[in-house]
Amino acid sequence: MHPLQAPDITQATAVAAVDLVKVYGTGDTAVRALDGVTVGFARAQFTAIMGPSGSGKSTLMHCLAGLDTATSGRALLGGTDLTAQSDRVLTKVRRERIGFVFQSFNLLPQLTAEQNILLPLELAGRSAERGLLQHLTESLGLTGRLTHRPGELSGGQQQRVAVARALVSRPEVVFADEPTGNLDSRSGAEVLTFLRNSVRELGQTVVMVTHDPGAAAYADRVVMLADGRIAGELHDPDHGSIAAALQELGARR
Ligand SMILES: Nc1ncnc2c1ncn2[C@@H]1O[C@H](COP(=O)(O)OP(=O)(O)OP(=O)(O)O)[C@@H](O)[C@H]1O
Repeated sequence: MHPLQAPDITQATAVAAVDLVKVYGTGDTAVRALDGVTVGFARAQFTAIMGPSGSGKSTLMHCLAGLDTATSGRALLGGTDLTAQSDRVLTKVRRERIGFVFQSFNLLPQLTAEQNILLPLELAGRSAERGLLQHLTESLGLTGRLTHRPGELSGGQQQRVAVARALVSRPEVVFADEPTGNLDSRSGAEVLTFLRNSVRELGQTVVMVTHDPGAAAYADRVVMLADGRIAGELHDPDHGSIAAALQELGARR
């Protein structure tokens, strides 16, 4: 595992944390979930964030996505420091500049697949880029499913709808939180392959939190967290190098 280089924050950086600290609670019960994290995520790259349970993966993602506020430091999305924004601005940033894929799909049950996919764009008062909705639905194998409601779809299909929803607005970054956690291995592989292709073919930036070395092996880079700090990174990882790095982290603790 390589030590992480301090990031040069340039035009090529989609999102970055700079000396990010997050403390939950106060006094004796305070938990330092992030303890000075500095890391950059390059545009058009697929990065996985890994680390032991409680190492701060979700907290980092939530701070970078404007879902949680940091205690100190900066969370930068493009040129915007999210830590300096009001709730109203953060809501707009999440809606217009970020795509989300959650473990539990988070589709609205009363809307069809197509309505779910287009909802964030509608809320932002925008329409889909020409041809993109068709490209996404075709490549995700959803063409015959667009009029179905989530209850009429399998878990894999629901997650593919969620992926289309995250990508259709061409966000600056897609954050995926354990996107394959509720899927069988075949459906999980389909979702991961598609995310990887979206990076290669559409230039999408994807940051994914996962516990699964097999899922992380689809990424271009793996960033390891331990005890709220960056513990190292891997480039062009495979299952074996990721498993070895996790084992090394476990042995260090
Ligand atoms: N809302 C909260 N209130 C208090 N403590 C919290 C809160 N959220 C997270 N924590 C604590 O912060 C630390 C980091 O949690 P976080 O969920 O970011 O870790 P994680 O690496 O995503 O864990 P897991 O892999 O188990 O999901 C943990 O000690 C956790 O208990």
